[in-house]
Amino acid sequence: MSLDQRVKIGVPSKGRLMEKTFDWFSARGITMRRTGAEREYSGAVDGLEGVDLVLLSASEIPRELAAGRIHFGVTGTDLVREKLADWRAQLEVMAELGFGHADLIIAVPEAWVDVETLDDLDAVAAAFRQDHGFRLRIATKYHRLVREFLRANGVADYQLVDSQGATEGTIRNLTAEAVADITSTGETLRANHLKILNTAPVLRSQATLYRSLSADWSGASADILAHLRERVAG
Ligand SMILES: Nc1ncnc2c1ncn2[C@@H]1O[C@H](COP(=O)(O)OP(=O)(O)OP(=O)(O)O)[C@@H](O)[C@H]1O
Ligand SMILES: O=P(O)(O)OC[C@H]1O[C@H](OP(=O)(O)OP(=O)(O)O)[C@H](O)[C@@H]1O
Repeated sequence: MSLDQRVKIGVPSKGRLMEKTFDWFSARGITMRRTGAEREYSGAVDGLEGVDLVLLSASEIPRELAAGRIHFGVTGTDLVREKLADWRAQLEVMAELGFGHADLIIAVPEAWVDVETLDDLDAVAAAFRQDHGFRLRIATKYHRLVREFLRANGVADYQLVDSQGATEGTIRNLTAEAVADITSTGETLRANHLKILNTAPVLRSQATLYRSLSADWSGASADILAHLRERVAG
């Protein structure tokens, strides 16, 4: 590691994940704060010498970790598993942070009274194709996770349509028949007259502190890692 190279920690740049991440580190004697103007994405770390705070979109943190451009990163389990095919070879879990809990689920319209399980979904999907000449559409941004889950559960007669936000609205907008999305309180599903299939979730997610296995860990950064491990354990 060159003398001027510093260890970088990536944290979500806004919202509940950022606030709670700051609180989590603060409880361990490490103070993170945004610096500059309100909308400026710059930050600082006190209490851990040689570390820079990088504020990033939560969904970009997995890629930055995998590329080794940041040494540590906080983001949701869901985003890491969706974005990185072989995440275990690229990242180490340093700590599960105990907030940002959300389940990735599959939901269908409440009005589909006969559809409660994945088997029911499979049956409806086959019938849908017969009736409509195209496959039942499931809107999601979690393509990899949903595809793997449905394959493992024997559901085949569907297509994924991409939705990067407001996914629960796609059914009302007639661009999908079902959705696969994150839920925590269930309010968004209820408000859109959707019900969760009666099966285990595709994934249970929470905010997690990861370490990049490909970042530069030579020189001073090895000491910083040891120091952070102590704080995390404490
Ligand atoms: N309602 C929720 N309750 C708890 N956690 C949630 C909820 N919605 C999303 N999350 C979690 O928050 C994390 C970030 O999601 P979000 O969609 O805000 O990120 P993002 O798409 O990177 O945001 P942006 O690109 O707008 O900066 C994910 O890990 C997700 O599981
Ligand atoms: O179960 P609930 O507590 O209602 O939360 C679920 C909602 O939260 C997330 O959306 P977010 O607010 O991040 O916006 P998005 O639709 O743009 O992803 C998620 O995509 C759901 O829409």
